[in-house]
Amino acid sequence: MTEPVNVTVTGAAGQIGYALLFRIAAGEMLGADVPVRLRLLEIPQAVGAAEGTAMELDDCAFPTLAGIDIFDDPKKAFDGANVALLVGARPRGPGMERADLLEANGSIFGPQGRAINSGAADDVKVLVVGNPANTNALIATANAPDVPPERFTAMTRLDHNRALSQLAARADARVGDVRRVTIWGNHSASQYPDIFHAEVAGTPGASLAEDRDWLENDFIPTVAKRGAAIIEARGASSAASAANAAISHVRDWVRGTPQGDWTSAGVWSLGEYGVPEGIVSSFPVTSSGSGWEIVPDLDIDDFSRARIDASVAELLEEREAVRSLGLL
Ligand SMILES: NC(=O)C1=CN([C@@H]2O[C@H](COP(=O)(O)OP(=O)(O)OC[C@H]3O[C@@H](n4cnc5c(N)ncnc54)[C@H](O)[C@@H]3O)[C@@H](O)[C@H]2O)C=CC1
Ligand SMILES: O=C([O-])CC(=O)C(=O)O
Repeated sequence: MTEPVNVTVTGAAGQIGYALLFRIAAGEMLGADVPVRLRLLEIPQAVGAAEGTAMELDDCAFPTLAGIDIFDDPKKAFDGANVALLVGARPRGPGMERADLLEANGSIFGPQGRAINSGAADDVKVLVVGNPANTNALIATANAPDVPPERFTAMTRLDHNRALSQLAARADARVGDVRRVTIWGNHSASQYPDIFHAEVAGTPGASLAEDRDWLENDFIPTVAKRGAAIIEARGASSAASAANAAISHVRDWVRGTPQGDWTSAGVWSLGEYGVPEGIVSSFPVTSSGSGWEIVPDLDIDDFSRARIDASVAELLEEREAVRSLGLL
């Protein structure tokens, strides 16, 4: 029998955790033929709630679920982890920007990075969901010197999916007809959803982008500020759509992206597209199943360049801020 894959999920008792765990256990992330062992991490006060979720997971009798363990100690939770989903962190409330969470949440990711460094499996793949996701991923990476930095990623797949959906609606097409959209930069209001290389049911994104008023005053802000709009409408931040994006990110990472398309992920920069080395920034990426590769050689015009640079500048500011807090 195939050895189960160890999947560590932090913040297991939170709202994203509740939307995520059942789908992982059902085989939607790693495949219907791949058994998973869940390792749930929570703070001590929320371990009881995580135990309740584990009872419900048992009650689903998923054939792919090989076991569930619950921890309040990161060292134990990440021991042997093949996939680690770092969700546990405070969400923002109305009127807050994600960067307002830097101090509250940044301190979570140093100890978790160290625990991954000392105990995770050699092939560990990490997705940071907790906000501010890019900079939390940077903190975790910096605390795991023995793990290759490209194994730490931050989630911009939800932004990517939001862009697909908005673009499909604009072109009166189906989401499945939209390809090659890119989210650049930070998972924040400064992100740049780029449609210049996209294609919607055969129509080049560049021709849709000719309507600059729609692009600048509708499409870009709608995608970039969607998280705040959800908080305003729901009274709580996105949960099911975030869980869905996390599953798609890991699935594409380990099973590969579709031919002729790409997705977006926050990955370690080596200086591609003029993004400085040593930050986790969103790029267009593909995977053949063994790791993310940044899509090379896209033409970046002045309009896109200015927006990418602005979001990257914010990432550099966040890096300075966590340095001055002693988190890097
Ligand atoms: N990257 C993205 O696209 C998105 C990111 N998020 C972020 O995901 C995070 C989680 O959101 P929700 O599930 O809605 O929040 P939530 O408040 O419902 O759940 C968070 C859970 O994390 C736990 N937790 C806190 N500190 C922890 C630690 N040190 N170790 C383990 N668990 C810990 C809490 O006890 C709680 O159960 C937030 O930071 C939110 O802003 C949310 C949506 C999209
Ligand atoms: O906006 C938030 O705080 C939650 C989030 O990251 C999103 O929905 O994209």
